[in-house]
Amino acid sequence: MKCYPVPRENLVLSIDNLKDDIPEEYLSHKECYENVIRKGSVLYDIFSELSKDRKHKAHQAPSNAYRISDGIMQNVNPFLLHFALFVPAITNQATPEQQAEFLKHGFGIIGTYAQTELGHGTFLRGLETTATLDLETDEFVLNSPTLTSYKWWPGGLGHTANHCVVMAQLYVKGKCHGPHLFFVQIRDIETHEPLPGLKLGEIGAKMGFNTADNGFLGFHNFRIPRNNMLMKNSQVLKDGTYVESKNEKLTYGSMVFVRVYLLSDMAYMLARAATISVRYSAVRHQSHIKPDEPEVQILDFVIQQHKLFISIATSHAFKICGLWLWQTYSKVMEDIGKGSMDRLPELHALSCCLKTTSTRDAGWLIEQCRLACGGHGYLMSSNLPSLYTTATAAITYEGESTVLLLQTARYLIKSWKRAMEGESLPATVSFLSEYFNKRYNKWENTPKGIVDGLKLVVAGVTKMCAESIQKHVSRGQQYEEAWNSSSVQLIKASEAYSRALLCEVFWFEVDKVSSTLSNNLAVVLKQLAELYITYWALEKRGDLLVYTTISKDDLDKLQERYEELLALIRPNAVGLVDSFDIRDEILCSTLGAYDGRVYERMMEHALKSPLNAETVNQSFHKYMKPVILKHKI
Ligand SMILES: CC/C=C\C/C=C\C/C=C\CCCC(=O)SCCNC(=O)CCNC(=O)[C@H](O)C(C)(C)COP(=O)(O)OP(=O)(O)OC[C@H]1O[C@@H](n2cnc3c(N)ncnc32)[C@H](O)[C@@H]1OP(=O)(O)O
Ligand SMILES: Cc1cc2nc3c(=O)[nH]c(=O)nc-3n(C[C@H](O)[C@H](O)[C@H](O)COP(=O)(O)OP(=O)(O)OC[C@H]3O[C@@H](n4cnc5c(N)ncnc54)[C@H](O)[C@@H]3O)c2cc1C
Repeated sequence: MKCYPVPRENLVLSIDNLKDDIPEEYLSHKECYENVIRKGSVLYDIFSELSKDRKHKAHQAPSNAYRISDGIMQNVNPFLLHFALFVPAITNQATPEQQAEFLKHGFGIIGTYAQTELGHGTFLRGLETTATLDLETDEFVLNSPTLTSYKWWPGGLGHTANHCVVMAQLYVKGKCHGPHLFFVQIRDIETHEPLPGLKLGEIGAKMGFNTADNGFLGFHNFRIPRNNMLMKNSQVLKDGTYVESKNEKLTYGSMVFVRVYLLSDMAYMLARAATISVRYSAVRHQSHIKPDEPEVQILDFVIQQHKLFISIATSHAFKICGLWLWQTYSKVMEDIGKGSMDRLPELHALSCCLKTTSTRDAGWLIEQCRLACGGHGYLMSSNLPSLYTTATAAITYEGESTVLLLQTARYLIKSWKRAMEGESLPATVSFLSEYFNKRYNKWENTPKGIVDGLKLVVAGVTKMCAESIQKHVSRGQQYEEAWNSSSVQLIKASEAYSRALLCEVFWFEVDKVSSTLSNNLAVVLKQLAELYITYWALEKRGDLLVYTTISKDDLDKLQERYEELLALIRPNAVGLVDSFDIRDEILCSTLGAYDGRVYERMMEHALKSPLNAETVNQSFHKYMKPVILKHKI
């Protein structure tokens, strides 16, 4: 690990401890955890040393640190939640004085974010953990009154964290003020034993994410100082006075932060998968295209290009939209700092649908990359199975996908009503007013024309949803019931909206920067953006036929252009994935390494299987041999 400039003498643990003698996939659940703690502790130490030079961002991992971690742990880093949610929750939700107090030990404490319970994850107002103010002692008393109120899922909670930020219902003088966040120590710093009054453990093996050490936590009359409530937005004073937040949804700010981040994270996950499968497809030769010519690289099959180039393009789309969303997030946070909450609903709507679409797309595209590697993609050593289970976890965590799409749909319906009332709308939904006022163009077979068409689809489906809700209300349903009745269409509106956003931002941002790039680079980037937009126009051809003036002839031309784009991208495909610049140590794949030694690496890795340590396994003598001998004639 020579590339990380931390002097060896500054580290408590040896950098040599980052190596694995046995590949992770051969370890038991317990061994796997112990192994990632061995490596994670070295990394934690390195991050801590690196953070010393970044005074303004002390306690946070350097931004590229997650990437280093990706290479060292094929699975998930159990310290991830410390950086991803614990520290951000404190910096976003605590007063400056509290931040100084809670984070004074820097990397000396390890935290997690404990919100979800056995009984409730989505519906936060339904959480059952209570934090009741004891006026006499100036403390909060935390309790888990039921089995379903046990915290369940937080990463790192099982065995790693010694602190957490806990979401609990705040009770003051007998009144419930809803979910609030609290800073809680859960383990002794020296012995690491759970503190008295707590029941702590790990929730067991999962589909993936197995080293994330997800845990459970129950409270029994567990006391914390009153000042441990995170009080940046709402406060409880010593006399029990409750000071309301300017907007109660600010308590959910840490989730918005991670949802925004995930778009860029998915860009990276997809870049890794695309790198593996495109490089492999350039090495792998199988079958002929012309019968009298040699076997071809499988990347020369147009259908293989169709499977893979969309992943390269999507990774760029997420990266570029991720930057755009970060800028929006930063601006809205700045406004909130100045007291204006005006753009919070818009940010919430954007982050919900883009988080959902990016995690879902990353999931199925990584799976497509795996399938495109044939049988070898099924090997753990390809790293595609791990990438898949890690990416798909994100479809559920940080807000379940359907639930988040319905949040965006709420915003679309509200915006549609405002459009009907002639109110002006933010730029991200102003196309609804244009649609309502019938200010839209005829179909145009260009990337811009497709983006406009996709926006017409959103507007058309949103209008249909509003009418459906109205129809159910007029038949006697309450508004929320009518909402439920219309939810299939509402999801469609939200999905269409995120696709239109991704296409629009990708195309216009590439267009904007292309004059600053070399001509060759600009051409290739534009090809990728056009491929992305054309792919989705063809996927959504049914909607376009319903809501725009596109014709069959237009669709035929788009299909032709799409195939042209595949051919144009083909010569640059390997160069494009090389330009993601992902080191072999981070890619962790026998199929995708830069040198293309696929078969040699596969054999080297197979020989590391513990089953290959001996030519005859002892189970033969114990179990098989007696049966075979019994039946031998
Ligand atoms: C740096 C990062 C690095 C790496 C990250 C990678 C990996 C980390 C690994 C794992 C982390 C996993 C962590 C977790 O999973 S933590 C738990 C996450 N849990 C959730 O996300 C819960 C989802 N549920 C909710 O967010 C909400 O409860 C809700 C579904 C959105 C509904 O809320 P509710 O209180 O019931 O509100 P409503 O009555 O439905 O709505 C009222 C009103 O408020 C609006 N609203 C809701 N949330 C927000 C928000 N966050 N910001 C702004 N506005 C919000 C809502 O839309 C509605 O508005 P109306 O105008 O329509 O009334
Ligand atoms: C790998 C992983 C890591 C996690 N890490 C953490 C963590 O660190 N900290 C933490 O606090 N939590 C964590 N979680 C929990 C996670 O945030 C929740 O699981 C997630 O928010 C979904 O909530 P749920 O499990 O209650 O699903 P549910 O809401 O019970 O969803 C079940 C089904 O009901 C549907 N549904 C629910 N409500 C509605 C509705 N209003 N309308 C329509 N359909 C609905 C959903 O669409 C879904 O199909 C993690 C989860 C996973 C899988």
